[in-house]
Amino acid sequence: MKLAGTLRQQQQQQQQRIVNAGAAQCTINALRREAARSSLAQSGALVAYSGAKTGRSPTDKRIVAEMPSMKRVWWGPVNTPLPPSSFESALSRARSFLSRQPVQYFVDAYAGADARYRLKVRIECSRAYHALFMQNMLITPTADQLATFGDPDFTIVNAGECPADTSLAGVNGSSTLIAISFERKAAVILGTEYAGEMKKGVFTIMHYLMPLRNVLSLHAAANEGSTEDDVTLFFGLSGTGKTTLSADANRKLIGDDEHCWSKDGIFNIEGGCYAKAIDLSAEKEPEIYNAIRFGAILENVEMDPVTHAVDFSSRAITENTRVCYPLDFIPNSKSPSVAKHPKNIIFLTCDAYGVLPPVSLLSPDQAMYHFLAGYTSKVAGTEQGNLRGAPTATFSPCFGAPFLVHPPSLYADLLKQRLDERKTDGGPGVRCWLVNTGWMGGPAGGERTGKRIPLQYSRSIVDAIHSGELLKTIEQESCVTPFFNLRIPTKAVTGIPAADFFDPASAWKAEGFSEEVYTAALRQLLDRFESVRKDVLNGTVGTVG
Ligand SMILES: Nc1ncnc2c1ncn2[C@@H]1O[C@H](COP(=O)(O)OP(=O)(O)O)[C@@H](O)[C@H]1O
Ligand SMILES: C=C(OP(=O)(O)O)C(=O)O
Ligand SMILES: [Mn+2]
Repeated sequence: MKLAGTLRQQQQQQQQRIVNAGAAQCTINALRREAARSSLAQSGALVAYSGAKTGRSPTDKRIVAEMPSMKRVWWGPVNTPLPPSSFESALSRARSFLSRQPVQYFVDAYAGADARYRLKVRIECSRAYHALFMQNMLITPTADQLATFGDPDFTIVNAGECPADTSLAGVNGSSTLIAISFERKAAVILGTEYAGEMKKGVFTIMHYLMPLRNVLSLHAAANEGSTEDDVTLFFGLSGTGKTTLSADANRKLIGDDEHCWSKDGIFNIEGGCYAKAIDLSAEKEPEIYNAIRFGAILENVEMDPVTHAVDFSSRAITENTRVCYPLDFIPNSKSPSVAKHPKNIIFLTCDAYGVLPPVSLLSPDQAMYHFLAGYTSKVAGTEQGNLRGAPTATFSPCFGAPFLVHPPSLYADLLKQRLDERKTDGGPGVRCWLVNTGWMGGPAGGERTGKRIPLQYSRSIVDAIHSGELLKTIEQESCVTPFFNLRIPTKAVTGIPAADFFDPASAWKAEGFSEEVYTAALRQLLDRFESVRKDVLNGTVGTVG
């Protein structure tokens, strides 16, 4: 007993504990100490492999059932309770694992660019890539801020290399566990090394805390034009184009994924971006491509073993290949990433039915309807359990169901409040747009498919929203689509080949589908919306993920 204790003591003494290591130390340590699971890309970015899990594990996420937070949580399809005793046991297991590793990393940084609302977050982990990931993704404190950082407001203990205890009450026999305790102000990750769990864990925590302070948390990207009041929010579930469309050479990037909207304006929760890298090219997405350099992390990509050139088209490891970089790797990013109220809100939907128009202007009621329904599709890869294949239609309230903690109606009420505040300010109010970045001229799956709307055209639509051309066009020449009553332009705008591009019926016809087939698909989607509306009313809406 005594000997074992001494050995453990020695081992612990030998452990290196590194706080806020920085990109160089993390990259070097990953290459030296995790050589089998790390490498260096030709561009200088750290290449890291997350092992068996290459996407989020939504069914393994747990919220600790404890007072008083449990009274507020939206228990149901997304949030599953975990007994406090299981949480304590998982936390000890994770900390004990970390204490036995040769190096333990600590990252102290902020979530929330607005100092009034920011959260001091501490990450404890044993993989250098996880430490670098969160240094990139959180907001780095200055040396002065670090000196007075003190105790964190929330701690995330990531022992992802260590499996969870499958016999724990409340974990359902799974060796993966992502558990959050709002009372202990801690989260534990076991049995998954996918780095996205940490950033979405922080997002979940903010989704709990911010609405309690009358601040709306949003699954949205944001950017700003040449004047400060030209701010756009891009809402959307994974893979709908938040990161891609918000990186725009003509606008300042505020953030690509997680924001908050207070009574004074918007702010980014994060300090970095986490872009999808599948089929990435310098031509189509130059800003993101050029961010792949020393300090960035490429996750789960395949490389040429000799040249270390990345094959962005390879799906050998996963569809969900990623690149993570600090916000300032994008030229023109805004720091601090705080901005005024949005002028435009874009709901990005990746329509797998292929029946929604490429763009429509929503009335305030339609905007609320679409926000609560969150119709989109899940693209393969981002979540375990949906790793391959065609996108599938889903309804994800607030375009971010996997991260909601309170009931969806609470976020919807806050959105309504923010939108109403803009109107009573005497301004024109916020324009809300529904932009389909998914399929057109036919469905995504099945025997005969349509095609995904070319990125170039989605960019032209976004440009026309920003220049005001689209609004002007719609005010002059527009019509309303059947069933969904969506207002679409009947005249082309800059970058769009012809007016009928905006009309889904024309697109189906051009692909050789009969009007009946198109109408049937449209009706089927409307029926799904209607049944979701009932679910929204009785609080059961939202699938896991
Ligand atoms: N019309 C389109 N609009 C936006 N993205 C598109 C479009 N067509 C293809 N894509 C691809 O879809 C992916 C969108 O992913 P991303 O921007 O990372 O989504 P999100 O940030 O919302 O998860 C990118 O790989 C992009 O190249
Ligand atoms: C990282 C994720 O999201 P996004 O694709 O929206 O960046 C995710 O959902 O795990
Ligand atoms: Mn993204």
